[in-house]
Amino acid sequence: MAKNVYGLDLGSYEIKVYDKKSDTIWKEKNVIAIKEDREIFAVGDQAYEMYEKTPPDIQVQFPMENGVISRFNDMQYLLQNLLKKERHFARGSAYVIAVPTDVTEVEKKAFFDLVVHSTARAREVNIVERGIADAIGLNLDVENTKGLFIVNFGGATTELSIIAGGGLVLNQLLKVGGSDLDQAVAQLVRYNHDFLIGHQTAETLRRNFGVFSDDDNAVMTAAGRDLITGIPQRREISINLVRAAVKEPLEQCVQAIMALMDRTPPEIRKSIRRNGIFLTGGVANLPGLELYLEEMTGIRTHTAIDPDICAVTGLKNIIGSKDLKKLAYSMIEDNYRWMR
Ligand SMILES: Nc1ncnc2c1ncn2[C@@H]1O[C@H](COP(=O)(O)OP(=O)(O)OP(=O)(O)O)[C@@H](O)[C@H]1O
Repeated sequence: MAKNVYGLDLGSYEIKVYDKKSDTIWKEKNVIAIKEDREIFAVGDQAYEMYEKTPPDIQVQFPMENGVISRFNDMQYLLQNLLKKERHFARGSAYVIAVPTDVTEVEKKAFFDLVVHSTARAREVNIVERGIADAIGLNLDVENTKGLFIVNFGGATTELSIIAGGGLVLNQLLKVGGSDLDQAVAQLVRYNHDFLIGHQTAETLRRNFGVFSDDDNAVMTAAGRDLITGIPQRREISINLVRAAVKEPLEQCVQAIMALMDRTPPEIRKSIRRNGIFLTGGVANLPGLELYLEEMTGIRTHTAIDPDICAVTGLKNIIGSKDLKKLAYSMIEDNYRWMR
């Protein structure tokens, strides 16, 4: 089978893949289910369906933690399995991978090794900083910009990137993402109602309530377990409780945005104020987040059209353009930045 080119954006919550041959982007949950510590039971969306619902001999695990690969073998197996599910998968293909910047070189190299040292026998592997991939996905002029601020609100992390003159000027990876919002919701429901809800139920509440837009009387019914009687039941949860829970993690992100702006050189800061902040990542789908950030930071804010696939769309554009290809680099070339 002829060789293919893949763009990979490996997130802690979801893997996004661009397949050049079919010119498609697809995504699957970054989850693996393992039986009795050795047998792979399910991968991707199928494994996520089983999350918090499995018997004790099946463990459902996320191979990435806080934006980096924490279980290398599981991650490698999961990725190969998902790619093989696609009809176009061919050994010896080329890969362009989006990686976080504010991590150690060893953590960054793990993304590279994932496909280099695998049965996929990659022909060529290049990496791109995720902030740059996001900017390209937003159709922004990375090469000539005097100042861009990209905020990628992901499942486990929020990555802040400041770009000017064709490269990253400042970058910060916050360990706050959608799952922290969900955890805060589950904790507050437990504390206020003695009611235990799962991670997925908390995520559904956070996604389905208009946290920034619904009125104060809005309520939703959630399934859980009464902690006093131990009986499973459904209870009404008010929007105010969800609002109170997500307030602190969101404020943490705002503070980090403002702190990074303070560290930015004045000329670049001026351009950012003119161009605004660009929101990407799955949590950016939350209606009203854009306005909330605008009010909190005093900087105009824009959300990408499909924020969760913005970085992988950038990879697609990089793969398809001779001009943009130079933004990707190999980690084994002599001129790889950290070796110089
Ligand atoms: N419509 C939506 N409304 C609110 N939140 C959403 C929506 N769609 C996705 N999300 C949230 O987005 C998060 C996943 O975003 P994304 O796919 O960008 O993360 P990731 O890249 O896997 O993680 P990370 O970048 O932290 O490694 C999840 O927390 C999910 O609940």
